[in-house]
This record gives sequence, structure tokens and C-alpha cells, in this order.
Amino acid sequence: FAPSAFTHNTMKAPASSSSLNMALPEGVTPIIIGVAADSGCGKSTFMRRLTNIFGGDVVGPLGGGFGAPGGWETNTLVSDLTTVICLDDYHLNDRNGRKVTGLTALNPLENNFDLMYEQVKALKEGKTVSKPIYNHVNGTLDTPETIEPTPIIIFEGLHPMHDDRVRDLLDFTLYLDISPDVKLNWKIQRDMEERGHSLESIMASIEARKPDFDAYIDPQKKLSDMIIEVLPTNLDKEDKKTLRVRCIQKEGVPDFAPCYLFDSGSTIEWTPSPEKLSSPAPGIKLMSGPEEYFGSKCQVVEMDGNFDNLQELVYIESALSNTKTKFYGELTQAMLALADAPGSNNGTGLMQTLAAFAIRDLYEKKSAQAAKAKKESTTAAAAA
Ligand SMILES: Nc1ncnc2c1ncn2[C@@H]1O[C@H](COP(=O)(O)OP(=O)(O)OP(=O)(O)O)[C@@H](O)[C@H]1O
Ligand SMILES: O=C(CO)[C@H](O)[C@H](O)COP(=O)(O)O
Repeated sequence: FAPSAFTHNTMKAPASSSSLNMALPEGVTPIIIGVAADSGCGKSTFMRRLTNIFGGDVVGPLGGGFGAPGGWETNTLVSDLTTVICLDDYHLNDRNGRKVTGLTALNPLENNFDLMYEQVKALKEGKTVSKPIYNHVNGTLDTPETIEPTPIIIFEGLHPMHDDRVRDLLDFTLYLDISPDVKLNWKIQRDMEERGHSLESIMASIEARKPDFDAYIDPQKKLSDMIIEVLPTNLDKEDKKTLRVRCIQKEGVPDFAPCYLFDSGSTIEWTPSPEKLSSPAPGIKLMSGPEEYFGSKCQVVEMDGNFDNLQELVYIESALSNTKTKFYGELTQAMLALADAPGSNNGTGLMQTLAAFAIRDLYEKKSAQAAKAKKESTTAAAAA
């Protein structure tokens, strides 16, 4: 799991660039997924996990990224079935421009929703677009890159559900709801170790952004079809590292059936047998059941704690229903293939993998519906 393959780069995109991903197959309408979260909440990690599950061997930055022949700075991650587009690329101003306006990038006024809507709509119609690039290394808006539609297109970032026009184009929406304590741990881990920032600057950045986060980013979770909550563990109040992860799945979303433990409709708390699933202190506990989330009926699956041996996850998988896997053990196999990715020993990796299978299932259902409709219209035309 080579993070270096996905780090931000400094070269500029040529005006028209060849893309790594396959063109859209004839007659296939892309499904459009929205993933919302604040900075430092694990979106890129989630997208790498997701595209690796879909993407076969071809997973990487568009055009090969920095260092590849003709590679350039890009936030776009592609595989042979998916394109992941970072919504930071629709920032209206660059970093210096925001110093003039005094607004944070979380403020909708600093984002070009007209262009976002125009390009999401064009891609959903199977058209190619020339998308701007926001360069996180030097804070500039770089030469646009050519984006070709693929069967699955994921828009991840701060505001996928903010603009009604864009939201209406999304076939499925997710929100990564990371608790403040966990978000701070992750930002410290990344921004100090990987980006050399000071603790004071990280704390100041989170504080400065909080009013806009509360006003514009966080409210999107109420609009989402699936919310992955990442919280400190309930198993030991002194433990600040172990995570409790909840996958909140809305009922009634077209072509999406929530997954659950054991049987539908039950509320279950389960401490797996330590003989079958070894876990370090403070242990591990799962939960499943119906809940209400801001007035919507939902099904929740929760894992609190870590597991030691990823191979043993098949024991948990055997108790899950509606995972949308194609064979018993596929979920565990998908996580084993990314064993070095962050979250591979706790509920974050598990819930993100469940989300990936839900998206694949949605794509397959919508593709089958489109093929059936095309066949019926062809038959009707022939009969006329
Ligand atoms: N499930 C996880 N468990 C532990 N650490 C994680 C997890 N997911 C992400 N991280 C860590 O949190 C930090 C931020 O993750 P990532 O870069 O994926 O977030 P992001 O939302 O894409 O950030 P940004 O929007 O700022 O680019 C990284 O150091 C990453 O390794
Ligand atoms: O929220 C963010 C990423 O999701 C960034 O802060 C935003 O895109 C502005 O980038 P930078 O801080 O590098 O100028």
C-alpha cells in the first residue's frame, strides 16, 4: 500500500491529458457518488481502499501522477472502473485569494458550484470535461486536466451535498463523521509527521475552521444515505486511541438494502468469542439494530475495538447479512488485500469496505436496469 503513489505532486497538468482509466462502455450511465467530510478525516484513505476494491490492477493518480512520464500534480484517483474527483478542485480562489477575502475554503462563497454542477452533470451524461486542479502543495489553481467519465464517479470533499443541483445528481451519498478527538489525532499524525506542521498551528487551524465546519460541512450528514461515525471507544474511558465505528444506513434509499448482524430488525450486542476473534485490550464488541437518525429510520452496524488477526474477520463476516459480497469471505479477502492501509484492524476498514460493496451493488443494479430499459425500448421500436 504505497502512499507515495498518491501524494500530491508539483508538476502541472498539460491542457489535454491522457487518462489512466477506461472510457465509458457503450450505453452505460455512470453512477455518481458523493462523499463528504472535513479535511483530515480519512477521505483519501477511504478512496484508496474503495478504488482498490473496484479497480483491479489499474489504480493510481490520473495520468500517472508526479514522476510518471507526462505525470503532473493531480488530486484525481482513477481505476479501470472508477474516477475519484476531489472537490477542492472547484475552489473559486487560490490560497492567496482567500487571504484577500478572509474566507476559509469551507465557506461556500469560496467554491464554484456553478462549474461543479455543470461538470457533474456533463460527466453523468457521459461527456468529457476539463476540470481545474487545486494544488495543495503551493495553494494555486493549476492548468485543467481532462476527465473522461467512467462507470463509477465519486466526488469527495467538503461540499458534495451543499448545492441542491449537484445533490440531485448524486445516486448515493456518504458522510465521514469523525469525532473531534479522533480528527485531532489524525491531523496531528499527518500534518506533523508528514507535512511538518507544529501542534499549535494544527490546533489553530482546526479552531479557525470550526465555525464554517459547523455551518456548512457538518449539516450534510443529515442528507446522507450512509454515515460512518468514528468515535473514541466505549470499552475503556481512559483509552484515547481505540475506535468505536458506527455505520448508519438510511432505510428507503432506492436500490440500497442496509446490512445488519444476524437477523433484520433485531437489536443485538455481541462480544465475539475470543477463541475465534482475538483482540487486544480493551477488547471488541459489535452492535446492530434499528435506530433513528435526525428523524430518518436507519439500520446501524457498530464495531468498538480492534482485532489482532485480519484472517479471523471471516468469523464476523459470517454473522453479517446484506453485505453485497459475491461469495462468502469476499469482504475479508478485500481487507486482506489492503492489510497495510490505515483502519485495517478496526471498524473503519470494515465499514469502508461495506460501503464499497454497497456502491458496487448499486452500480450493478442501475446498469441492469439501464440495460433492461434499453432492451425494452429496442423491442418496442421494432414492434412499431
Ligand atoms: N481509519 C484510520 N485509522 C487511522 N488513521 C487514519 C485512518 N484514516 C485516515 N487516517 C490518517 O488520518 C490522516 C488523514 O487521512 P487522509 O489524508 O485520508 O484524510 P483526508 O480527508 O483525505 O485529508 P485532506 O482532506 O486534508 O487531504 C492520515 O495520516 C491518515 O493516515
Ligand atoms: O479543507 C481543505 C481540504 O479538504 C483545505 O484546507 C482547502 O482545500 C484549502 O487548502 P489549503 O489549506 O492547502 O490552502
